[in-house]
Amino acid sequence: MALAGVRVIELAGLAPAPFCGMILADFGAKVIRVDRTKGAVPLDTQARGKKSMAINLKTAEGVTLLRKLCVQSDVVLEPYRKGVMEKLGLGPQELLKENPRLIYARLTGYGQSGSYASAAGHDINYLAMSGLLSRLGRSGEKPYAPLNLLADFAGGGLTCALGIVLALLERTKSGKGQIIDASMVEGAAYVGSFIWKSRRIGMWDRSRGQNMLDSGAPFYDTYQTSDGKYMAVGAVEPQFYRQLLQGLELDAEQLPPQMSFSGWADLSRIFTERFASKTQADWSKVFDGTDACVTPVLTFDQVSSHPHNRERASFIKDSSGEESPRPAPVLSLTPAEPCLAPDPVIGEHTVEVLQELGFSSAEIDKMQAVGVVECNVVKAKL
Ligand SMILES: CCCCCCCCCCCC[C@H](C)C(=O)SCCNC(=O)CCNC(=O)[C@H](O)C(C)(C)COP(=O)(O)OP(=O)(O)OC[C@H]1O[C@@H](n2cnc3c(N)ncnc32)[C@H](O)[C@@H]1OP(=O)(O)O
Repeated sequence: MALAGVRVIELAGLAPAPFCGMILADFGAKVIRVDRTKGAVPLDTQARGKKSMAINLKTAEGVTLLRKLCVQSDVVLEPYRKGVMEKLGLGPQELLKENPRLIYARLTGYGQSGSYASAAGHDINYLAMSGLLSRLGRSGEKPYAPLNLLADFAGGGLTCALGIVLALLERTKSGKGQIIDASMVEGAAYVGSFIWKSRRIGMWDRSRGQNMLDSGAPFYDTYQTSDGKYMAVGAVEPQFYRQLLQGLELDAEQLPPQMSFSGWADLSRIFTERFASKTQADWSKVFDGTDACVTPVLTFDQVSSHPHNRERASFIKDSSGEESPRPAPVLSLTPAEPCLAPDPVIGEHTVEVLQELGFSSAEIDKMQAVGVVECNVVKAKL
């Protein structure tokens, strides 16, 4: 796999850093997640392929141990509030002094500088600060955050993974590591570059929810079908729009022009009525194989059995039968090989990692006895 041989220390976080770590693990990196001790609650639902080591960082020995682990690795991924790692004496300056090849990724909401740098926050706050949230939502309604996808995952975990891969690539030339300051505000804003840069062509001149791609246009929206399901319509270009009308059995001559704002409310009403006349399966039959850009809105239950997704094996099942998306993109030479074994329990690999670091069984027992580390065994892997 592309990242084979890369060792990553992921400090346990909430959602974005775990996603970043999972991407790296899916593509072959050895990712060791450092968890808390004392019966920490396992919150990482994106732990595929990772190892878990539980260290108490409120002990000096625990900090020394983490330092040792970090300086012997390629990447450190930390999701804490600004200054937390420095307080532990594990800031990037210190660690890079010991290991100049280290890539030190800091994944935060507001970045390492600026007056909000130390403030708590979540996806919705970062999205708000990026400007994007102000553009999301239907006409006349308040802004709407589309789950926590944009800041946490697109602008956060995924962008940070890109930064790490870029730094790894660069290191092959300079031999040097570097610090990655991944701010979810900036990552989300960057993901939204199209919105920023297409303002000059008038794409966003109208208010929220009244433009072509923000649910303002009738040809770029969802419609309910007679069985309470939905179809998604994305018939933007005139040649594809014509096919939409054909499928709906509508005569263009009898309708307002596609691109006239004043006709959009009428068109939307007509499309709504039409879509309500057949089931999702019926409409799928009508539009499958055409260029009308109309697809069923699949639920999680439907998605893997849809013929297209099934043919590409786009979804995988792990050994417990849990379904999830296959890592993307697909690399022809070194594709990801996602681990299908159950996620690690907290501290499952503490002993294994300590042994790799050269600690003896007696030393490991002692560290466990005084609460520096926690070693847990999986109870039921039957
Ligand atoms: C009952 C319900 C519980 C909730 C269930 C949650 C289920 C999951 C849901 C996911 C929701 C996802 C939401 C929508 C998100 O947006 S997640 C993104 C959140 N934001 C970020 O990640 C940005 C960067 N991080 C942060 O800003 C902050 O970490 C935070 C998220 C606001 C949390 O702040 P806070 O809890 O005060 O922690 P921090 O200031 O980062 O300090 C962490 C402290 O923990 C300590 N720590 C760490 N590891 C260990 C360890 N192994 N052993 C002992 N201690 C440990 C650190 O040393 C630090 O301690 P201290 O410096 O405070 O004394």
